[in-house]
Amino acid sequence: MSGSAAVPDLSPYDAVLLVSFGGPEAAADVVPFLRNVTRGRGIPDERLAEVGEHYSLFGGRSPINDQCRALLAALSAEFDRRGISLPLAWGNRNWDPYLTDAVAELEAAGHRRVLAVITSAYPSYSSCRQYRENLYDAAGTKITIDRLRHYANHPGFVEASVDAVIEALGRLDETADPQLIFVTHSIPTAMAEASGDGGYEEWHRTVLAEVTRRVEQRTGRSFTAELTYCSRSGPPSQPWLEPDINDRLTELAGQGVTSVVAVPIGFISDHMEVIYDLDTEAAATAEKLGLGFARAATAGVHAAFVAGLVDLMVERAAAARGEDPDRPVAAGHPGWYECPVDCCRNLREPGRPALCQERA
Ligand SMILES: CC1=C(CCC(=O)O)c2cc3nc(cc4[nH]c(cc5[nH]c(cc1n2)c(C)c5CCC(=O)O)c(CCC(=O)O)c4C)C(CCC(=O)O)=C3C
Ligand SMILES: [Fe+2]
Repeated sequence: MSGSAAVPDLSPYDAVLLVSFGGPEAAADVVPFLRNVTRGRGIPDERLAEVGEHYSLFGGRSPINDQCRALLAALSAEFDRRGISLPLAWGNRNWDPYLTDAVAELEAAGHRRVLAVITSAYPSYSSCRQYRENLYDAAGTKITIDRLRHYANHPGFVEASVDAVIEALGRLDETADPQLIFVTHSIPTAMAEASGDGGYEEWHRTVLAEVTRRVEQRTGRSFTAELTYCSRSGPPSQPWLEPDINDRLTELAGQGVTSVVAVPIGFISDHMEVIYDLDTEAAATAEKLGLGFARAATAGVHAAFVAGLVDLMVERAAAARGEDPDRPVAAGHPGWYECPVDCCRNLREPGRPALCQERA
């Protein structure tokens, strides 16, 4: 085809690996999945029983694996569109298909330089290093694995979030004056303080501010926006990031706020935290309070997000070849391809090895 753009160069990589959390797909998977997730993490039994109930409400099937399948299909279509022919593989940390199996298959097929796309967009132990530790465990000695930089502030993710907020606003009463309640996963405050690359909270606040600014620009309206948290776990004695979205909705209703848009910028797809903690629990809180409530979509397979991930792959490959590619951000700074050794520290097992970091 004359005039078509050159095929983007993803060398030195010979495969792309989608790396995700994993989730149960049947009632019988729920307990073994929860055991995988919480092994050695000191989660109280009552909390585990409660989370098991969340899965039961949905027949024991988390949507997360299907969302990974949909993202893989969308990435594959975007590869076809750009003429990229690298294989796309998929492995999870906590459920089948497991990362260890996915990497073993790539190795058996002769792949040696793999680019990981982690389904988590921010720094922190849980959202960055823990994935990199599991990549280390899976990789063995033959395969080298790199990953994309943290991408929550990439234009693709931000644009998808802006569209989602605008769509959600359209579902609320036109006369309402909604507040934007951004939501992410709570983590222990000690984990938040140890998170690198500018920090877990700071990254969320940067994305929140930019999404709000763009929504205001596109709608010509102005909005009050704030950050809240969901999915707290761990023992009550351990401080986690607050406020919880439900507590905050209660306070806001008391102050006369009449409607909110909940914007789950902490997650890239509508997995259990979103469909239970927000669509079920927070929606029920809002209903009880008489608050109008619309939950904005996650990035999912939004075209700008999918194209943005492929742009990030092309950028990462250029950097791996020693070039100095543009590193676009919608706001904030571009983040790291390789984390410093002590970034997003593992506070339980400080010496545990991880990939995608600078050499000590
Ligand atoms: C920051 C963060 C993300 C976002 C980044 C990312 O996406 O990775 C995330 C995602 C997810 N978390 C998930 C599930 C769970 N997380 C748990 C427990 C925990 N999460 C934590 C943090 C995070 N988690 C933390 C600090 C704990 C405490 C225990 C520990 O220190 O490890 C537990 C145990 C029970 C409970 O305590 O809730 C479950 C079942 C699923 C799958 C959902 C599905 O099945 O659809 C997903 C995508
Ligand atoms: Fe979690």
